Amino acid sequence: MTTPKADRVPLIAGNWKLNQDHLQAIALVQKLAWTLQDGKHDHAAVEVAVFPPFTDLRSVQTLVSAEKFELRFGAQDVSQHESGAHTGEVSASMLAKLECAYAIVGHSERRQDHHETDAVVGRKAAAALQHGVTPVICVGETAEDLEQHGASAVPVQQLRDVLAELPDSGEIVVAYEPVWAIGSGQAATSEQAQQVCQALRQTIAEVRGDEAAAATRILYGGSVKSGNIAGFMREPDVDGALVGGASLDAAEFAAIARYRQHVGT
Ligand SMILES: O=C[C@H](O)COP(=O)(O)O
Repeated sequence: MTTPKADRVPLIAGNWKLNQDHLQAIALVQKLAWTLQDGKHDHAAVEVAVFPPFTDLRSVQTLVSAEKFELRFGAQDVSQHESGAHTGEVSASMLAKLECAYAIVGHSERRQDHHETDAVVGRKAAAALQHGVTPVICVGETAEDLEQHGASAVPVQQLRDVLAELPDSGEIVVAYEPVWAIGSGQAATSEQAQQVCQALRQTIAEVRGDEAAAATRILYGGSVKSGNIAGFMREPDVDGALVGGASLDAAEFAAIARYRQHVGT
């Protein structure tokens, strides 16, 4: 099923991963906001968000609010728990208090490093939703999965299992990130991304209904750069990008966000 993308505001999201202390974060956000401003970035047409480490969030919030930057931000993870004896965890209500619009859940690096299952990822997404923080639900296949099952099977099943933990309504964002494309310089082709994003949208339609599927933004992530973003954004089911390495360079990330200007899409 392919639904018109005109009503979905594209989202260009920068996941900084384990990079940038809070002082570096201030400098990077300032540079990004000024670069977007100089390039007359239309924030209503393309939303831009950054995902700094937890320790930077308060600084980023203060800066964005003081300077009235049209930049949104979120966390790279969120606890499935509300409060209590969970050392090292950060709750959704804490993120909501810091005006985080988003929380990434289920990034493949967390699935791998912290053995997060789809059920855990789903509970994290549910906790975020409960506090008005939009979860960015990451799914994606490894190179072995791709070889054994093709591109769509694993991400579709991951999404199905995560959605099973969620209430029927509430905004979500889905990010399709083939693990083999992350940080490898080997992005998926735009056709591959479209094929999987379309299957993910179909899954959302089956679980949450057609209206929700048509409204949900689905991002592609994995070696996105200013040179390849336009191809992805031309696809009918790709509504933006989750960018890792290239989001640490303000000029490059701004160029990704301004994909419309340099290619006229
Ligand atoms: O969350 C972002 C992705 O893991 C993509 O990272 P990358 O752009 O460095 O390949």
